Amino acid sequence: MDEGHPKEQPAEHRTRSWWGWGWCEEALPDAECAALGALLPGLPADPLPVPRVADLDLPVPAVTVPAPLAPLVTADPADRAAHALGKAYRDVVRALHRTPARVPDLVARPRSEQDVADLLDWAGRTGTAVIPYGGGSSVVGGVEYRGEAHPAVLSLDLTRMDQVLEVDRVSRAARVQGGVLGPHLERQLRPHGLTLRHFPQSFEFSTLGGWLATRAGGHYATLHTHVDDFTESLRVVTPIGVNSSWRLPGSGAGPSPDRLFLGSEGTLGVITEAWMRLQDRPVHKASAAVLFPSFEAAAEAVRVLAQSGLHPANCRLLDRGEAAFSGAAADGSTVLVLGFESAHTPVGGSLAAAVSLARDHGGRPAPEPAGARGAVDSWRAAFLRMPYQRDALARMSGIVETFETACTWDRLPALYEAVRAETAAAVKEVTGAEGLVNCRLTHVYPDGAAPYFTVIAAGRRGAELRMWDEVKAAAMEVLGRHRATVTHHHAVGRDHRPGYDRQRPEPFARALGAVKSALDPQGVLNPGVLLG
Ligand SMILES: Cc1cc2nc3c(=O)[nH]c(=O)nc-3n(C[C@H](O)[C@H](O)[C@H](O)COP(=O)(O)OP(=O)(O)OC[C@H]3O[C@@H](n4cnc5c(N)ncnc54)[C@H](O)[C@@H]3O)c2cc1C
Repeated sequence: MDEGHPKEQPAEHRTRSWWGWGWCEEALPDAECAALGALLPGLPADPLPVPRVADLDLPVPAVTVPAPLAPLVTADPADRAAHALGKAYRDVVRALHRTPARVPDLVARPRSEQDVADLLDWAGRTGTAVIPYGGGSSVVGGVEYRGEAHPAVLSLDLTRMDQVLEVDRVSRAARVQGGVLGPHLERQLRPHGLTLRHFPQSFEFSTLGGWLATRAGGHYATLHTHVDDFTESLRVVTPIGVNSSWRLPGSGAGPSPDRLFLGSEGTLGVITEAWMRLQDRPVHKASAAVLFPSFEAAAEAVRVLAQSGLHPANCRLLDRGEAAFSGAAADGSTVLVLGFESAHTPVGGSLAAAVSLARDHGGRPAPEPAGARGAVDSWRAAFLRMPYQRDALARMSGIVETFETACTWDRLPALYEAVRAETAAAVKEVTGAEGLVNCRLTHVYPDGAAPYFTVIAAGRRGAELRMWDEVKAAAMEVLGRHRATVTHHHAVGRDHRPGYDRQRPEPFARALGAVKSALDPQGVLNPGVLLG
């Protein structure tokens, strides 16, 4: 199995959770929630009940659409509730307490680019806010409406536009509709022997359009870390017309039109199609884990590795807390999970070279697994199960959430120490007890790394959201002070606006505002995200 790439299972007989991660059938039962909660002192003995749509007091939709659009639109309560929130911890908590954000009045499922254009036209005429929606896996408030300015809200669900329309085997690229979910995309590419090989942890429940709109990070830890790297051209429906860029392997013709829409988070247009660069499916794979006595020694090894030209596909560095939590090492070691892959050449030599380099910096290869799971498998299994466990702990009123950033190597040690210390202090102050603040490096570059932090603490029932918001604000303050990005790949959404506003240069902010006014003159596309 690929790192972060869940094994595909048939979707029949399974139901998507409207309030939590993934499939209802995969959620932890009450007894397992309670057992998990018992690991954190001070939590209640029983989980919050699984929320039911029937218990939500949904307002009557504030609008109806004209007859020609009616077949595209639903006001079904379950659909509306499922499209009200993303899948962050704070979304799950709000759903558990039956206090979701403003629920969209309608959910539309266009089947074609013309449908999208017609819906945007109608929204512009009526002032209806439009929230483009792919898999709804946003963890930054990207798919919820906050505010009062718009008389009605439409969630624009793209998942019916889910086809690979064309494959160019010669250039190794494909024209793909934006609403395709990860597994369905890979299923369509497999007969051609090709793969996009972009596997964010949310792969199973997120779409190509969502990845492009948020500049998602995949499982590649080096080189092709973001989906941007696989993007050849884009087709975007904006309120003033379709923006379609040429297919090019590279171009120096002025600022890139694709760069304008990559990361635009549904504020400038709806990504309906993209030509994506593909790869042959890898057949050579090798992985290993290396144990280090300290995070500092391991980070230095990873820096040298990132600058070596070896380009491991996987290069996850788990600090001692993260390694212990995931079961990758129980002895207090820091763990480096390494993986190489290629469609063309054996990779054993590259892995041996990387392990040798790690040894030079104080690492020792983890023992081969004998019957029990090795460090690599343990980490991978924990990685895939984590979102379900997060929901289980949320039901116990635990606080469990992640945030991520990036900075250059020269600043990494100070950033790592400051974030851990100040976030831990905030947890203690807010909850009155110690919590866990663990870290892993998810992506590494020759000039820096992307640390990804996990916070686990005991919350107080009914106050979980306020507690997490205070902890997160403290953590974001440290990032801003260290000039580390407010997000390496989770996007800006509504939650990261303060940090984003601080990070982006003022002339750029004004230019982006002008672009928004030009492309979306009625201001209906995802208001409050990035701008406004
Ligand atoms: C458990 C979990 C694990 C995650 N792991 C990763 C990870 O490994 N890497 C990573 O980068 N992110 C990760 N995320 C965050 C999230 O999955 C990504 O942001 C993802 O790219 C969102 O895709 P989506 O299709 O779900 O988009 P949505 O959540 O539906 O939308 C996200 C944003 O994109 C906009 N949008 C969606 N589709 C379109 C479109 N076609 N045109 C224009 N705008 C659009 C929306 O309006 C919104 O602003 C994770 C989230 C969860 C809950």
